[in-house]
Amino acid sequence: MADKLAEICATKRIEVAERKPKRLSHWPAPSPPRGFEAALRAKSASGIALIAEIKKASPSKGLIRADFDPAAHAIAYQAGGAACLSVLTDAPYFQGHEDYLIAARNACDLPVIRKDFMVDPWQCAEARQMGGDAILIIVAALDDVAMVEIEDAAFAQGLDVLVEVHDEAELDRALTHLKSKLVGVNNRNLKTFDVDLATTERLAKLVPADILLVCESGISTHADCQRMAAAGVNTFLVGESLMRNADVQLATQRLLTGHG
Ligand SMILES: O=C(O)c1ccccc1NCC(=O)[C@H](O)[C@H](O)COP(=O)(O)O
Repeated sequence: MADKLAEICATKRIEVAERKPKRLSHWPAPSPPRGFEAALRAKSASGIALIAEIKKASPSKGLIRADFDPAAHAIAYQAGGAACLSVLTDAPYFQGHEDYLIAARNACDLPVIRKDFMVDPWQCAEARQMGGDAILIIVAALDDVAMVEIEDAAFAQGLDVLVEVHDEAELDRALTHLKSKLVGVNNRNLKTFDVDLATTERLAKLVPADILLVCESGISTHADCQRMAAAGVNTFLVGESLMRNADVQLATQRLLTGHG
């Protein structure tokens, strides 16, 4: 299979070059950041901390949610017990939009990560103007210099940074070059789309104690959460399995508690 991540990032670079000259100055000031990492740390101290993802479609699965309503999903996720939201803003591959982030964040009190492919530090200012509280850095998508520049730009905007890795080499690069203490292990290989929860179990052993580790992708049941908890991980980023459920609030409660 062709390298999908490389293709997505190449498309993103063209999109960013087109967007840059057209925006920023006329945007109203967003409300202050809500503290994405702090919300996760607070919840994970006493149980499961969930980043619930608002995800309409994906390259691997196509359309996931036909009756897509970001504000309603945000309300349901908060009522179901999520600590934070993730909102996809990439349009070409995920049918996302910045308006979805704005609508979701306005509908609830939860901190929100702008889930997109960050290839340029400028996207951090853009993320904050949308109201984002955090951004994602995908280590596999960037060289060392670029990821440091994007992290610095994010911190300068008051954003938290979720650093995403998929293997030992990426984890080593993240721990060597980046300052963020929020690291996600993506169980999905973004080049092949294969998903394997054993990825988190393997890498969790290598993560220092001061890092808050997030298990990303492929979580669909409370039993999956319990399996990861046995590896010392109780913070999760979950999209598809919740978004496919007609009752998003109930699905969130079930994932977190095992009943409901
Ligand atoms: O989800 C995809 O198909 C995908 C393809 C290429 C790059 C990124 C992709 N997903 C981003 C994510 O990592 C997930 O949206 C997130 O971790 C939630 O995963 P899931 O619970 O499996 O929807």
